[in-house]
Amino acid sequence: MRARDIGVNKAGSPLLGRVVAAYGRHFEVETAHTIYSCVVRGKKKGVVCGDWVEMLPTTDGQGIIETILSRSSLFYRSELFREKLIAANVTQLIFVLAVVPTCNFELLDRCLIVAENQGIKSLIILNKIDLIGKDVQRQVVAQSLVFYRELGYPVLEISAEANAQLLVPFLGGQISLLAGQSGVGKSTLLNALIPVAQQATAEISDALDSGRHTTTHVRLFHLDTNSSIIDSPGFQEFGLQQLDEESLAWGFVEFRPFLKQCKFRNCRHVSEPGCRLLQAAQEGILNSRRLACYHKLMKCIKESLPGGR
Ligand SMILES: Nc1nc2c(ncn2[C@@H]2O[C@H](COP(=O)(O)OP(=O)(O)OP(=O)(O)O)[C@@H](O)[C@H]2O)c(=O)[nH]1
Ligand SMILES: [Zn+2]
Repeated sequence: MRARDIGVNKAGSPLLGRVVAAYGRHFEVETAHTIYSCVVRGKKKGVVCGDWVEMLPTTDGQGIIETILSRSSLFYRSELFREKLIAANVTQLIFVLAVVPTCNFELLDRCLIVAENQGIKSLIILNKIDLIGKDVQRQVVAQSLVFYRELGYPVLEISAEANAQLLVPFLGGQISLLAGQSGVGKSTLLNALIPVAQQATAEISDALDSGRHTTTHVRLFHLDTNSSIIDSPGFQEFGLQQLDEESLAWGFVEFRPFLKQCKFRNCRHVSEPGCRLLQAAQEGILNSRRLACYHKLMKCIKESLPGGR
């Protein structure tokens, strides 16, 4: 859906809009002409930034979300007793890693798995490249990322403070979700690309009196009429309770050629005889860290263990 299609203006009929910010039970919904501050009708749950909705205006600038339209994707995490919806209708995950804090590759893997299962393409960014001093450190970080490049994920090395514009060619026509650990520079990147974002973040922090200009809510910003970026708070934990074992294995792109070749159709790729995946790992065709990650995540899902890191 494009921006110019937003809005149905018959008197009394609901307006079509997009949720551009989610603050707990309050949402900002953007229609063709204005932004409404909305709540959700009744006890309906699950409205999320990026959703297309039908809303009824009430008093000045306020409204009620009546219906959530069907989504092309839903990016969310799920721990044992808690489901955290992050963004809807995203077409591209931009996972941001940085030279500091230390890269959390398992968090990256978890997000890639969810993206793969939602049909969302992924781009990996290594930020703060300006902090890499000598060749040794650069090589260590770069080597870790070679692996993801070989899997087919684009990897971009940037400095959000110096050359954020390198990201622009990847953004056209996309609804991109910025995700990653706290402090990797997601907001710095967003502010460099969309300067009005900075003001919005500062205003929210002031309104909440949080004193820190760190992202606390999910919010969508327009880059142009066809492209937007959604900023989300950094997370340490990212549970995958929403996935079954098959979807989990599917999320590891390099496993796919082997998945149907195991001796047993219901192979879980742990210790079964004739498991093609285990064999491929022994032969060095599959990366053992990723296989170990798969086993760990499978255990978490099966035993309903907390999200982990
Ligand atoms: N040297 C350097 N520092 C950077 C760069 N990008 C961001 N930083 C710094 O890293 C710190 C964290 O940046 P943020 O943009 O707030 O990080 P974030 O990922 O949005 O963090 P949360 O809002 O907590 O999720 C800030 O002090 C930035 O100035 C960069 O390219 N180079
Ligand atoms: Zn197997």
